[in-house]
Amino acid sequence: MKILLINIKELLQVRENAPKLLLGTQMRDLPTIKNAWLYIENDTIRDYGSMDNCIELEGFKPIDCTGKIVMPAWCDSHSHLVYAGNREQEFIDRINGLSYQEIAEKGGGILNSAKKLQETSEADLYKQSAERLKEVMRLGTGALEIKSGYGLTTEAELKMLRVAKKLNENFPITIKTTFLGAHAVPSEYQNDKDGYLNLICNEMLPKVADQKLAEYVDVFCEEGYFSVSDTERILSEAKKYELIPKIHVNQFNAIGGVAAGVKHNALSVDHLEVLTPEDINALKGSDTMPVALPSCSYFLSIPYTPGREIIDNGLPLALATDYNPGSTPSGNMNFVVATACIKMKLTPAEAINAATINGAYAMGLSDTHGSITKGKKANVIITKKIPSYGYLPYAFGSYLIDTVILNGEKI
Ligand SMILES: N=CN[C@@H](CCC(=O)O)C(=O)O
Ligand SMILES: [Zn+2]
Repeated sequence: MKILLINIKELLQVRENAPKLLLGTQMRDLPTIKNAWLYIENDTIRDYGSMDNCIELEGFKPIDCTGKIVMPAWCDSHSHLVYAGNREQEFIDRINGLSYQEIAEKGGGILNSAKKLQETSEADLYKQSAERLKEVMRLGTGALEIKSGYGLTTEAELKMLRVAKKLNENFPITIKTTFLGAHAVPSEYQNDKDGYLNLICNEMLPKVADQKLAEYVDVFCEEGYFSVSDTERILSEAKKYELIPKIHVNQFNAIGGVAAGVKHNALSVDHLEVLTPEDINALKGSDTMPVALPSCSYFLSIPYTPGREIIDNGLPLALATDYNPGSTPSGNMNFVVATACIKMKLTPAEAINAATINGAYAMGLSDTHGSITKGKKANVIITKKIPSYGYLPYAFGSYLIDTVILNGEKI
């Protein structure tokens, strides 16, 4: 299968030798070619250039992209896309005055989703999740991380990860899986958190590893969930199985989880709505990617991650959706990018870098995703006719995508 895109108004994120990640002022630079072409063969980007030197290929019709921008598909490094049912009632409860924490204390929140998921068959869970996956692909996402964490029993956690793996096999999108058994303490262990930690360490982790269901491990390190020492225990145990940490930290409170993540060589630390100077210092010089989830801040009306400050401190930043039924029932990376510009004061170039190259890094996909580079996966978004790439976050809420190509397939 060959695809040639011609007369592209602007080809974004073109990198001959793509860096693994971008930090600080590097994030301001978004290399582009105006009036460009792009050639795809099977699932791979083969070549690109300016229309002044367009390749000629016999026997098939190129796709004319006059007035349209072409860019790499989004890399969404943090999602909980596999879940059962929804939590619409909690949304209404919050409108009526209850906080996210109060709802959780009453047995709602993550435990509510866990109950629903335990009662849902694997086939039904797959069906519900596949619908959401098709939607995010149409919204331009080409690589996605999916966490467990709504099972909270060994069998239900494994079920979630099997569903995520099956989605990876059946759809032209790259999915990376993360084991998040430590998402909340299930009600059966309400007065015995150590008992649940033992279950995670002695039963869940070995099974996840043995069945090769996840590459990453996550912990919700937060007051009322898992402490820094709980987190360190799980990360140390997970290391024995070569699971790499990608953790939830600093969503509501800064309790030292960022430094713990860095100490355990976390690939990413995610949320960071509450960030201290000590957290910023802990990230400096590390290989850990800070990940902001602005749709979660929008939906819960909590502070936005100080992305401007993170970048101005010379650090990298990635953007992701956090797609889940409780805090972010949206998998729309276009909205994430727009909200990062509008609320976190990232420039469009910084936000696009954060949602492509840096998102790929936060999933261990730097070599294959996140930029227009020869040999990388043919994952691209063709926009509708728009005046410039800054128009994408500017016209937030508009559906500006004409075509999405993933693994060289038009979807
Ligand atoms: N904060 C922890 N986990 C999810 C939300 C969980 C839920 O409310 O279901 C998040 O990343 O926001
Ligand atoms: Zn999350």
